Amino acid sequence: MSTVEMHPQRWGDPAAATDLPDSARGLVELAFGSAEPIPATPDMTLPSSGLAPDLLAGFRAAVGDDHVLTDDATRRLRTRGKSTPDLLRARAGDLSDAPDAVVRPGSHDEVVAVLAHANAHRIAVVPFGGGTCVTGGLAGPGPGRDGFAGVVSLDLVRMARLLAVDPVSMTATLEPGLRGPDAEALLAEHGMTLGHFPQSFEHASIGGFAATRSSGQSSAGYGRFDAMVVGLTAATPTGELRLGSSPANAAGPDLRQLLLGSEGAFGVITSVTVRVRRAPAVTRYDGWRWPSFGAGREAMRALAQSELLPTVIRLSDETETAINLADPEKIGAESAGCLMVVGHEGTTEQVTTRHAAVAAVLAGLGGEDLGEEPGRAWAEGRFRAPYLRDSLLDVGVLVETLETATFWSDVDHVYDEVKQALSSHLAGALVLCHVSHVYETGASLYFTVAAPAGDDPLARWAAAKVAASEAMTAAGATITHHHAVGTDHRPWLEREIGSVGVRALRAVKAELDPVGILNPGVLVP
Ligand SMILES: Cc1cc2nc3c(=O)[nH]c(=O)nc-3n(C[C@H](O)[C@H](O)[C@H](O)COP(=O)(O)OP(=O)(O)OC[C@H]3O[C@@H](n4cnc5c(N)ncnc54)[C@H](O)[C@@H]3O)c2cc1C
Repeated sequence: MSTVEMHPQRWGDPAAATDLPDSARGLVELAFGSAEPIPATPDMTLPSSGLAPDLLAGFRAAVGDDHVLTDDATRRLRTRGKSTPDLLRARAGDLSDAPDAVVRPGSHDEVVAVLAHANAHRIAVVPFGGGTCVTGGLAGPGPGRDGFAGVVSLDLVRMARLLAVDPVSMTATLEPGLRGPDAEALLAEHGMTLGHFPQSFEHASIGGFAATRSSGQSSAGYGRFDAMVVGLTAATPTGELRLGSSPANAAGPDLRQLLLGSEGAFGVITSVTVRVRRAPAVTRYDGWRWPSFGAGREAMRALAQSELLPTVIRLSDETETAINLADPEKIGAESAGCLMVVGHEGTTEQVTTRHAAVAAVLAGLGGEDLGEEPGRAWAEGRFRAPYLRDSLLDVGVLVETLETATFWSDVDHVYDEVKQALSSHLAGALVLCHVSHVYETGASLYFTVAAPAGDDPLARWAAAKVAASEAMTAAGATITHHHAVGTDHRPWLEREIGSVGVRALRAVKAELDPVGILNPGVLVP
């Protein structure tokens, strides 16, 4: 498989890192004046690996000598994820919570053996898929190690096989370490697709998708990742779970849901069986312009509630539309309204029929058909945006994203409250938003914030994040629609699921992981 290691201080493939394009530099100066660049130190000072030799030997016995790594370069690449605070710490050379070792099992049985050894010696285990987490879910116990004998990053990179394909039932069983593109390539050999394309697709893994209940850009057509999972296996310190023996059942509560979204805190997902679809013969993405964000949202609701959702549907608010289309000379010109991208995938006949039906509804509601060019531009550039975040950090602009979801009747209110919270806690910020995922009953709002980084960007962002999280939960919206809980959202989880919900999570954790070695500090309040 073609796994490219990400840059330790930036998003993505190191070869694809770029300087800020000149056109964007002009925009930045107009919006924020001249900011102080945020340097990235080339120094790499990691605490030395603190695991005693006999403890390392136990892991070597489980997975083989070659797959227990303690060198600084490997441990650095398994330190935290890719949120903006993670990137700021990495730029500052803060690697204080690097794991003591990176352990790479090659099979379910090796994961079982690793967990048995870690459990016996109270060594914390942080499952690591693609490392694209943005909620502090890979943080691990810090420098004091909180009473653990050490911390290992359980890197699932070697478990990257397509284990089985059932073309009759249209399911496939995949190992957790497969990255998005590799999973799609293996399925393509069978004429199949998963249809899961989050913006982190190029680096995120199958196990990570399951462990965080990820949602991709084609969720309207293919569904969220958790909705695709028909079965899974997981290893826990107290035994294994093998779930999903039928397409549907009434055999009590659905225990798959205990592992989906469990973020490594209840067990290690060692395979998932997913529902797959036939690879589309045709894809078509169009742009539509709406006079306002509200008008576009009403159109989305109309489609969702008449079972006419396309494969992809997303809508940028006025600010995001203006920034995306902006060229500095046109700033202040007539409003571009709000851009919606509408995509259809399937056979020629399916795409033709659905395109016509959806276009008729959108035109009838006052949308302006912009043709395929904006849709094509979105499809071509959709995995490039995260690289721009690093280029903006380079020139002193803090950029971060957050997301939520709510019912249609509350979308307006949640949008206003979160936008207001971000603007008032981050002086000089530009707040952009788009509707990223749509359901019959509601939608997800995805905010992007850009602001001058100032002297202490970590503190500036922390204050804004608290304000936005308070605003979301006070308005009754979820703390996260698809980024998961990690450590960052944990303080707000009880507000969402209540104290009984928290006690239930703690009881599950106590049963599956009584010593508490699995991803301590993540998910469970
Ligand atoms: C630029 C960018 C864009 C993003 N876009 C999206 C998006 O469009 N949609 C979306 O849903 N998310 C998005 N994310 C968030 C992130 O990519 C997802 O949460 C993704 O599912 C994480 O997958 P991963 O393989 O990188 O997991 P990791 O980051 O490695 O791990 C995530 C969590 O799951 C645990 N974990 C990983 N593998 C396993 C396993 N096999 N068993 C048990 N626990 C495990 C980890 O311990 C950690 O707590 C984005 C992130 C970035 C940086």
